[in-house]
Amino acid sequence: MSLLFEPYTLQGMTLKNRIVMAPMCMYSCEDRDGRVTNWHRTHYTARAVGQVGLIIVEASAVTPQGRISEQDLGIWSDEHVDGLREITNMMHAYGAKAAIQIAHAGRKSTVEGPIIAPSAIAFDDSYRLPEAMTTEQIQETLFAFREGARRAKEAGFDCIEIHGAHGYLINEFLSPLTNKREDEYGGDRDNRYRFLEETILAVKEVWAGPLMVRISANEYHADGNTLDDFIYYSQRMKEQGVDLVDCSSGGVVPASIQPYPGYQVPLAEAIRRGADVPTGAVGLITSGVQAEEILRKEQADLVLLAREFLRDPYWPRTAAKELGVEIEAPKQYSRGW
Ligand SMILES: Cc1cc2nc3c(=O)[nH]c(=O)nc-3n(C[C@H](O)[C@H](O)[C@H](O)COP(=O)(O)O)c2cc1C
Repeated sequence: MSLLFEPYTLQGMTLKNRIVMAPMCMYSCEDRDGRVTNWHRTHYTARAVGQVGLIIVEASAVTPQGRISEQDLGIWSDEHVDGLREITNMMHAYGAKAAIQIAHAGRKSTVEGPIIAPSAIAFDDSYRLPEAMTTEQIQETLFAFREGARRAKEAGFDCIEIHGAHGYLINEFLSPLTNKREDEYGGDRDNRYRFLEETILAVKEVWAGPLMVRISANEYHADGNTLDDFIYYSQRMKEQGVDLVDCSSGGVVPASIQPYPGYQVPLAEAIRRGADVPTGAVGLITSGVQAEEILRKEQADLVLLAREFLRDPYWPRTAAKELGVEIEAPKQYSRGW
């Protein structure tokens, strides 16, 4: 029997298989208002029809200035809830569980207006200089994460993922490369963890369901966090009740590595073993055999694919064929699945 197609339960949420569509910005909001469009309805529903176990809706900004681009989805206003509920309803109608990634881009925001970060250091010459956040701005942003989580609940999501990766705001607090603060949010790793710790606490004020955090578990820089630091942060997250750590990498400094198949899987494995917490593996996972092997070797608990789902919305069917597993067809496709 294939593990990939075995159900998996994460804090009361049972997935029909261990296949996850990773969050991917679709840059498809039409009026810079962060609202769901027909593109989102079609894109997410198609992957639910394609039998994905869990779909993580793209990075959705908890404040307007927390967007990466002005075409990003938003979850900063109650006006976003109805559109998001439409897509959760459609994902549920076709058997997928629905997660949403709540995010703040920090110094990597390209939207108009001031941008914020733990310290006033620009990402590179093409980015603007951020303002170092005041304590008041930290409190406002934590509240924005809380409100984002409340709206995710109102919109019917089964699971929330906090975006702590790719050099965006939370990652900027975690990394010694971007956090030069001298208050309680900067300095040693407990202090650098504080903003994520308080984000998790803020989310948990309104959200009791499954919670995942995406991290960049390799910063590809000698002075950045080490894998040991990420094992430590993952232990802290587990103590706080985070259910799964989604292990990505990079984004704190401009890219310096050439990805290869499964390049981030060892990070998921090291964190799973080191912190004894469920992990998700992501990054150039494209075949059923490869995904099955990750689960068999207990390197991760869930397998996330991003770009492969752009190429093949019905990838679970492709993987099932590859592994010789029969999976049920949507009833509309029963004659030609
Ligand atoms: C178009 C695009 C948009 C992405 N947007 C997000 C995002 O919103 N949040 C995030 O954490 N990662 C994002 N990613 C990264 C993916 O989730 C994934 O980690 C990465 O593409 C590696 O997986 P893959 O090789 O299966 O594509 C994005 C990737 C792509 C290609």
